[in-house]
Amino acid sequence: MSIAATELSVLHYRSFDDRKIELDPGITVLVGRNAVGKTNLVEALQLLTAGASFRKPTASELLREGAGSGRIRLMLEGEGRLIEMGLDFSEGKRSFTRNGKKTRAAGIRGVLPSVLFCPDHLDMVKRSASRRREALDSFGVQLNENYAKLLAAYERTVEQRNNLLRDGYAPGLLEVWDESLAATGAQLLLHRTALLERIREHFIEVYRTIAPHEEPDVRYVPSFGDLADGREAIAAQFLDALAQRREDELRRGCTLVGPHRDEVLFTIDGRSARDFGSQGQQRSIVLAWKIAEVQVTRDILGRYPLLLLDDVMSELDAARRDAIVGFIADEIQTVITTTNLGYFADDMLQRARVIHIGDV
Ligand SMILES: Nc1ncnc2c1ncn2[C@@H]1O[C@H](COP(=O)(O)OP(=O)(O)OP(=O)(O)O)[C@@H](O)[C@H]1O
Repeated sequence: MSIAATELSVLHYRSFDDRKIELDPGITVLVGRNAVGKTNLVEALQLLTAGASFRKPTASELLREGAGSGRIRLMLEGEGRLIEMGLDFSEGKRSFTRNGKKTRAAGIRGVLPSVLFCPDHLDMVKRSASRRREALDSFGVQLNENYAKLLAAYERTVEQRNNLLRDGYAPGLLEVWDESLAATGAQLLLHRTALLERIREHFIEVYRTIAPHEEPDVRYVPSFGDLADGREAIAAQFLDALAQRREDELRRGCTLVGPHRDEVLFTIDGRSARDFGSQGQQRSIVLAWKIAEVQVTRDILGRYPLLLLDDVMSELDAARRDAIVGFIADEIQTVITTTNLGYFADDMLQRARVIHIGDV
């Protein structure tokens, strides 16, 4: 069983007036020189599958300069269903649609999830921990609506608690927020660690196919020590940690422990890949992570996601390019952007649909 994206159309969207592209059920290659709008099209695909984009655009950014309103539409087909996902936008306003009816991002997510791999992800290992938490969370929210709700609730609670810490100590009130932070935080932690465990299995296996003599690993490192067993025990642990940091938190006006401070730690041969990994090893980690996301989607939802590879071929060496191409089996619908078809083997180009964007 599978669902595939068949047609993307955009109107007054970013660099485009009016454009329609038909997507191959296997591989579609979007080729064109720099700045012709290839990433814009990938972003449209991500918005209408993940319900969010890596650029986190405002409505006005999506709207073609000078236009009054615009829209993007994506047709999905499969499992006996035909679904039209959409996003309408005008100056300062945007709304998702599903089969012509208004919906929230939650109405878009989960039907055909997507995994995006773009150059910006390549330094995920060496950047701050927030980038690695975001990689885990943005994947988790696509697979599980409960994950999305918990994450949103947790982030809201941290923000409100921070306001309270900044405004000064309000005896009694802070304790109420502590309880709620610990309860949502414990649930979020359970979701995160369970998801990471599933990714880990595939991640290790894929990494070893790229670098057979290295021992990769990834683990979740909570900001308040090793996790106890079970939701209530974790919430109690979290409360304890908050009590210990109370004075510090009041002085600094923000919440200093919890899932928003945790780390996703990659290691190779037992040493931190962030501190000791070469650039090549760090790139292999990201590549293995992305492929693991594709496999976990299949494990959980029973179908592959849409794989979006935006301009990564030029950033990877031949061995890592081969690893990706070797992995893209026919059942994984893939959209790849490039400025240069020379990165692809002839047999791959023969089975792909190649679409020229701009005046190539
Ligand atoms: N709202 C908008 N209105 C008009 N043009 C826009 C808007 N948003 C983005 N653009 C234009 O889109 C172009 C960038 O498109 P995009 O990033 O998709 O290029 P690309 O083909 O992926 O290029 P590269 O190969 O360099 O990554 C820029 O010229 C930018 O000015």
